Amino acid sequence: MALPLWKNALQTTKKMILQQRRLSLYNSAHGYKEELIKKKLQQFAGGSINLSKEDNGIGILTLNNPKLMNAFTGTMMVELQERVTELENWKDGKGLIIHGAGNTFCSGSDLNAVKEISNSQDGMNMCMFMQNTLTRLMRLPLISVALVQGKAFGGGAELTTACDFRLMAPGSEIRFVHKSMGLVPGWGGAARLVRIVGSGAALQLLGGAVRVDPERALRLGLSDQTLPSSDETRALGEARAWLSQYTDAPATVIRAVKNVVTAGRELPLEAALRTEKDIFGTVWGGPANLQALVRRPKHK
Ligand SMILES: CCC(=O)SCCNC(=O)CCNC(=O)[C@H](O)C(C)(C)COP(=O)(O)OP(=O)(O)OC[C@H]1O[C@@H](n2cnc3c(N)ncnc32)[C@H](O)[C@@H]1OP(=O)(O)O
Repeated sequence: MALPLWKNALQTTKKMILQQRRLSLYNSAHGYKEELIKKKLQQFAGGSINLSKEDNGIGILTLNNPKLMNAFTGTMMVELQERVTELENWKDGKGLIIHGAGNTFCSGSDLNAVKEISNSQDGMNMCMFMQNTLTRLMRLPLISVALVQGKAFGGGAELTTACDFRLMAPGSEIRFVHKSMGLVPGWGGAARLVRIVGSGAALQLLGGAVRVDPERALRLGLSDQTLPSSDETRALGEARAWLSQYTDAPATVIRAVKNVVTAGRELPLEAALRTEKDIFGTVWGGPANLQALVRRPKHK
């Protein structure tokens, strides 16, 4: 017998909450009180996080607070979480480009808000909130790119490390300025940076609050390509073209590719192998696989 509509909706909501918990790092067992920190963050308003989902399966996420070089206000942190939830529920998505409005990426957390929540409890809660969101962002079944134009500083630099790839426009820079602020990264940026560039280079970048230009970033493996254009619109077009080489297949296949890589990166070998087997089962004999068997392409 079919379930009444309200029961269906309740089950879907329950499933979503459970999925979010699974993909998040912190919950009440860690002393994390999400509703409390959200209420606090809502007090620091300004800017927005905009998402446009295109028919070709590419999402464009825009950090929009150009007056403050796209610094993250409290409401932007909450909106980022909402947009990530939206992306988790977007079943046709294949790729994501994150960029900043006004031809610059992001100057980190809004220092006006930071001043107001400088006690350690608020700081820890904000840190857990952002780690949860960025971990869910990193685990999206979408191939993600941070398009760095202008400056990616502090939390902005950390956000770039939650993406699969970083593309840099000429003249742009990534800089972990935390040391100069008497801080270390807290949004997961250090842990992810070590995995991207290795511990020696990460120590240099964090310990020296080093200015990383596109050339150095490319050398370190922090950036995947320097784009030809520094113009905002043209660079976005170039980032789309770059990403399309990895998203040129049905969504089920691209999402499976991302998921096997996430499992390989995050799980112990045996668990990763079992997960890979399960994901393989979702594409084996699927429409893309059957069509390829009919076409019998030669991979020259
Ligand atoms: C997670 C922990 C963290 O994120 S800690 C790191 C926090 N971020 C920072 O310390 C960056 C501070 N900002 C800067 O160093 C400079 O503003 C940078 C980004 C280099 C830009 O310089 P410049 O191109 O000369 O522009 P500007 O300084 O005139 O800035 C324009 C207006 O934006 C503001 N702004 C910038 N960043 C922030 C920020 N993070 N929080 C709050 N406001 C910020 C500037 O104050 C300036 O505002 P105004 O025009 O003076 O009113």
